[in-house]
Amino acid sequence: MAAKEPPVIDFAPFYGPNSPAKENLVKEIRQACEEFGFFQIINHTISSDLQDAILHQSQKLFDLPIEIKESYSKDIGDFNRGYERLRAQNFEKRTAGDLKEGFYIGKNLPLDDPYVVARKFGQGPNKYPEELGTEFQCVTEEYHAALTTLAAGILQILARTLNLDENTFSDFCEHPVAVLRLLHYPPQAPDASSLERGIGAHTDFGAITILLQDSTGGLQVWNNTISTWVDVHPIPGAYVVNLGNMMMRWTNDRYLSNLHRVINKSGKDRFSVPFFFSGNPDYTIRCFPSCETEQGAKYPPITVGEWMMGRYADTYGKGEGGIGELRKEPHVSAVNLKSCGGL
Ligand SMILES: O=C(O)CCC(=O)C(=O)O
Ligand SMILES: [Fe+2]
Repeated sequence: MAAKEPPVIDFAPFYGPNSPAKENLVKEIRQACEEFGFFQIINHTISSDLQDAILHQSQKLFDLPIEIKESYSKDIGDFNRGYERLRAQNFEKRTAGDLKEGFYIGKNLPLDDPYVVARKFGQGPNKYPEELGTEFQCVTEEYHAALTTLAAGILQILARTLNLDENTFSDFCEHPVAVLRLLHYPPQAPDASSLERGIGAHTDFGAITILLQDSTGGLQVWNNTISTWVDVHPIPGAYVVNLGNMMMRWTNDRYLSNLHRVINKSGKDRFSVPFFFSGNPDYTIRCFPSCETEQGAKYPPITVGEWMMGRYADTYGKGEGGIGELRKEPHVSAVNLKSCGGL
């Protein structure tokens, strides 16, 4: 019998030597990947000070007047960096758009970086609102670096869940495309339509997403076993980890990249910070031989770059920018399902 909600998993054994506790961690994560594609981890090494600092910077950013935020719009310039206005996305296409605003931050690459010169996948310099002083840049850079390390660690464990060498993903983790998305969800109006969404149902299209959420609540994931939405309850300090579409390609759909959404009925502002880890643009994602069936692999090999560009093009109708993958799901079949990630 599957658990109703994604499990909360103690990540501490990852940092120690091989042990029964570490084997148990691998087992718990394997089960979560098969049942939900979602789990929460506690006892990782990201400090609560750094988590508080990123949420604090995010609040300060979204508190800025709209004209200032718009002056850092992600639509200005060649790179998918900066401010995305309220209701800019509309995953389910049933309302005026999702009730959230966001801000994209990647690794701050200078214009003469080889990847930037080759115009690969929208990577480039970040936008740092001068109204927030140097602290915004310092905190977001430190957080981005810390989460890049955590992502590599989670991928080591994921490799072990598939009985693969724990360094299986190390080439994938070199010079990765990895993007932070600061998100602010205003409270929905008490008389809002039942179709109002903070973010409509979608899947993420990278490898893994590592999400920090404040204590407000509102994130839900689809439980395939009992065909219903279940809450992903906020746990102080924890990270919600979810698998993106790339993981389904690697594992031939053995692992789920699951539907999720946010509905903010709390009456309060909600802040969250997803970190989308999509890996090295030149890396080729191909089904692991051990995951092939008699029919072979469902998905042909594809490079990270090609995959990402395709997904962004689906969403924004051009080769750079946002979001997009269709996947059928019975409960919301009328919904224009898409996927979400960072470039
Ligand atoms: O804010 C959240 O809890 C989820 C955000 C999300 O799913 C996304 O940005 O892809
Ligand atoms: Fe998402």
